[in-house]
Amino acid sequence: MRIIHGINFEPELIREYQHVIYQNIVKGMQVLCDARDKLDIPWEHPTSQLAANEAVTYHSGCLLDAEQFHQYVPIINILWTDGAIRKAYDRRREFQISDSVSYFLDELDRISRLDYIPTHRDILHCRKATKGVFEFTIRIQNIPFVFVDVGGQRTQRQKWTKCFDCSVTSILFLVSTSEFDQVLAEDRKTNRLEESRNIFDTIVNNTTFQGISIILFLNKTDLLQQKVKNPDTDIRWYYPQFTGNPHSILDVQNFILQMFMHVRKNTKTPIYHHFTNAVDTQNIQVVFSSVKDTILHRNLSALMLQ
Ligand SMILES: Nc1nc2c(ncn2[C@@H]2O[C@H](COP(=O)(O)OP(=O)(O)OP(=O)(O)O)[C@@H](O)[C@H]2O)c(=O)[nH]1
Ligand SMILES: [Mg+2]
Repeated sequence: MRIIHGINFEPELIREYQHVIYQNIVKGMQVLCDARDKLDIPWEHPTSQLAANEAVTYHSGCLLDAEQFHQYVPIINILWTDGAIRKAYDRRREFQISDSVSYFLDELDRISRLDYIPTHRDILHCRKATKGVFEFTIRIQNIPFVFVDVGGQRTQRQKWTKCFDCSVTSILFLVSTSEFDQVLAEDRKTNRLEESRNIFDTIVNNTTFQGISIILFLNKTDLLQQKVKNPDTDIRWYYPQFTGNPHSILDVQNFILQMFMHVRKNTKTPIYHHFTNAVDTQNIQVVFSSVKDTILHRNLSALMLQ
């Protein structure tokens, strides 16, 4: 067992993440090669096409062991240094690619070492979609609270209903705030933030959840910050009703917060909110400590009755 930042990771779990990271990298590069092609971006170095031909041989969805991954490393190095792939990456809102691809590609030298073991930070950056329903227990002041993680993709949502029983005390709802200019992978046309707001609407206004504390995480603050600074995008192109400064993170965050708050039909339903960066452990430590207080506080009376 290896303890990273107080979290215990079994060696098998670390190995599993290692394979997911290898997959994230090779798949990410394959997506970038495909996007470069479709966006008609000319190679900076025409010989990079040979490397791209190799990259597309990867069968998307396959996990890779270290040996298989190492065969791809030289071509990924060639491709990530070609300006055409960088240009495609800069246009990533136009296609579907994981947010963490550049993090892993920038770390390629370290990750491709033979003695590589994923760090806590690497694991946080992994893209591994939740398929199914996962439960884990966290003790808050020695009271065990069961956390249930469900997948957010459309195909996963029918599984949510079986988690909603009378023992639910809180709903933690995560929004990717940086996705205001992106469309869903599922239909390639619905705005991602709109989809998220519609789901939030059905949850907040569902009578089953009356009295349950709803905690809204306005996540991916770091990526939102980058976007707000970028002159190639502007929240007003997607939300013309935005009246603030489109290059002010505070204005954009507040606008998104109000968008979600306004769906609530009963204004007495409390919604707690936090602006978060899930890959920043310091931020999450502060947020989680506050969330723990909320959960405890809101459930104290019910717990006293037991
Ligand atoms: N930079 C950055 N990346 C993030 C943040 N939160 C999540 N990610 C990355 O976004 C990707 C998706 O994260 P997941 O945890 O798989 O998202 P999810 O909502 O559980 O997705 P599903 O399981 O499909 O519902 C991963 O690569 C994460 O590392 C964030 O605040 N900042
Ligand atoms: Mg998940």
